[in-house]
Amino acid sequence: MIRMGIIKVLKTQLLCHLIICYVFLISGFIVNLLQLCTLPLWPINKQLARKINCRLGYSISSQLVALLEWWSGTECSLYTDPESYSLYGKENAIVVLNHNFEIDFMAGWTICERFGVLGSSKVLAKKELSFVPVIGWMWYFLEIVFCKRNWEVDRKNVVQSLRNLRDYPENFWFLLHCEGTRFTEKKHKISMEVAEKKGLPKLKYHLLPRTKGFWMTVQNLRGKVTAVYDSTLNFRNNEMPTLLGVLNGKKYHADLYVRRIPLDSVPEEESECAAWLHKLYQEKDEFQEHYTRTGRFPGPITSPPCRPWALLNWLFWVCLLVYPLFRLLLQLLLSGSISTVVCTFVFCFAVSVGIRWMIGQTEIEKGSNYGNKEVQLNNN
Ligand SMILES: CCCCC/C=C\C/C=C\CCCCCCCC(=O)SCCNC(=O)CCNC(=O)[C@H](O)C(C)(C)COP(=O)(O)OP(=O)(O)OC[C@H]1O[C@@H](n2cnc3c(N)ncnc32)[C@H](O)[C@@H]1OP(=O)(O)O
Ligand SMILES: CCCCCCCCCCCCCCCCCC(=O)OC[C@@H](O)COP(=O)(O)O
Repeated sequence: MIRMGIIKVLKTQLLCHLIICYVFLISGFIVNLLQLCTLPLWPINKQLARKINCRLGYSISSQLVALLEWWSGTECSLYTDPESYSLYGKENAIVVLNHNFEIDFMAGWTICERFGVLGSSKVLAKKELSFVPVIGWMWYFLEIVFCKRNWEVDRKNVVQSLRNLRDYPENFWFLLHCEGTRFTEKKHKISMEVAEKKGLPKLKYHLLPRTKGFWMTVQNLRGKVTAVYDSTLNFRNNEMPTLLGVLNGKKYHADLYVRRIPLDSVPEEESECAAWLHKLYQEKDEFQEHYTRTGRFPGPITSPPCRPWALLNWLFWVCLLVYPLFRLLLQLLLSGSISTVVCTFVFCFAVSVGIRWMIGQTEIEKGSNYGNKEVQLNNN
């Protein structure tokens, strides 16, 4: 009991956070560098280069999974039917997920890890994320599809990036947050005004989905991808988890509801496909309503087994990097030179600010204005 208390307090200590962040950053830069080294391989053996990059990418993203699973002890329950369960990880799929939480990407990655598709998982992500050190740079080599959330610009680039995935050598899940931005009350209100104008039923728990990205993805990955995984994520007890909470060792419980829908049943024609997606979001809204009322999703519940690889990868980097860090810091601080000591402190401070900025990328209150003004634009 006392030991548990000490561990809990330890997890809230700034020094622990600095060490975790330091390991993440340095290992991330090393992996980014190794990814850069694979560039000459691409024209010679593209498939091999892709496979190597999947494993290198895994080494970065699995650290955040390890943080969630092992450091914070967060649990993930999956509501799905057993028939579909047996196909997860064995086919390519488009994942349609609600976008309400700051750590929904970590919960998504955790499920990917449990089904063995973490290294190869893909997403249609906003362009701004490609500039985030370590993760954004890693994504460039993993052929993540970036969009500017401006259809005129995106229609060409996104189609090309999607087509590139048609001969991808590993099974992948392609994540789409069709709402295009994270849920806020203001964005919800505006998007429901758009829904009203378009004569669409109102949604209570979701923003009105943007349909073009979904249509483009379905159109270009048809034949490569066999199913849409309609996924709805919630955290128990109305928690709104944060990355800082996870870093502080706070335990959450994620509930994920996944429905497997064969891709053949998604219409090909654009307006029919858009109508299909709007209907899907109305159903997703009903599942959320069910969850709010009963505290669970419909169907059987499972906990896909947690694998040790994310933790082992993390421990590997900790063992490799922590000792040299302490030695270097000690050497610098004991150098006897005031300017060296000052520079060391300034450098550490700058790195901490950088890390805080990266964490800020996950925070809803620092989110974009996308979805806040469309109605005014349409009215002009
Ligand atoms: C099973 C477990 C999970 C597994 C996880 C798997 C993989 C994990 C992998 C990685 C994890 C990392 C996660 C990182 C997450 C990062 C996610 C993001 O960055 S989300 C943001 C980027 N993505 C998207 O935006 C996708 C959805 N968007 C679209 O599809 C858009 O259509 C677009 C292609 C981006 C184009 O954008 P644009 O703004 O130009 O949109 P539209 O043309 O659609 O907009 C005009 C259209 O919309 C109507 N409108 C106006 N205002 C609104 C409003 N507020 N809400 C809704 N609609 C609005 C407007 O009237 C126009 O209508 P119409 O089309 O009829 O003319
Ligand atoms: C072991 C790990 C140590 C942790 C150290 C800190 C690392 C910080 C990691 C930062 C990771 C950044 C990845 C960002 C993924 C965030 C995805 C996201 O949710 O983006 C928001 C967009 O979808 C929509 O944007 P908005 O329009 O809502 O704005």
